[in-house]
Amino acid sequence: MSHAWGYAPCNGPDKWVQDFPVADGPRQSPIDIVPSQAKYDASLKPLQLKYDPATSKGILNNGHSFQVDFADDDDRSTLTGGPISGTYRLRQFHFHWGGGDDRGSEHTVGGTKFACELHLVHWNTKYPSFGDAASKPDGLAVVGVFLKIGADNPQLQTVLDALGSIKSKGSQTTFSKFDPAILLPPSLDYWTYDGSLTTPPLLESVTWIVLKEPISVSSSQMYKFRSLLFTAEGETPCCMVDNYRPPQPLKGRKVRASFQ
Ligand SMILES: OSc1ccc(O)cc1O
Ligand SMILES: [Zn+2]
Repeated sequence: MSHAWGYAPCNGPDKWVQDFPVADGPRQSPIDIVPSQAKYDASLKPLQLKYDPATSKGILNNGHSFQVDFADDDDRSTLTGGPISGTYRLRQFHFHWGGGDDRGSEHTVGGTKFACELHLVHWNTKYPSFGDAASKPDGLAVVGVFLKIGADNPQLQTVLDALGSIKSKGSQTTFSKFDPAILLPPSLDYWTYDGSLTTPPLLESVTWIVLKEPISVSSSQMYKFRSLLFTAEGETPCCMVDNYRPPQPLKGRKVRASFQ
């Protein structure tokens, strides 16, 4: 693939292996989660997500998704408990979504796709930085939350209202005093497995923590996600849709459940 990776037929998930051979590795993400195959593990601890709204910094269209970045120079916003040991700091969150309500999530549950999936990205503070952690097998922990088509979700609105300012690739704006905990469902029951980033460089450094309970999103709210562009100002506009990687082979991995 001579040009940058993306989600089009010419540079999409099936082509990534050309520049990123780990795409065919043993612990790639996402996966299809089959609930009947996920074994309850009583040793799994409850998730502890403690976020300080003062750590939210800005919102950026990176040309593949949009992300909200957080100050991660101290332990004000952290993930502890769950399947991980130690303290992981919140770095950013971003989403993946479809061009229609019938698709868009990266993980699937018994083959079911959701319209959208939120990823809250955390890095292990046993390492000096996010960049260092991202190359270690226990370096990252990503909490995945499904967004299911239904009622309008007011908790999403501040994020969606900011998208008008970051329409094109490379645009960003300040995004302060935001508490990502408002995006979480009431239950923190989860599935967990060892996986990877779902975008290049596809590093196999992620402990995935996928919440069983989705949050809602309305069809009209989904249109706001789809109003973003993959392209920069001055380029032929291309709507940012279908920015999801499909499920990858499990290759013998076990998925554990924190609930019975
Ligand atoms: O999509 S999963 C994911 C996780 C961490 C990251 O830095 C980027 C990612 O795309
Ligand atoms: Zn993601």
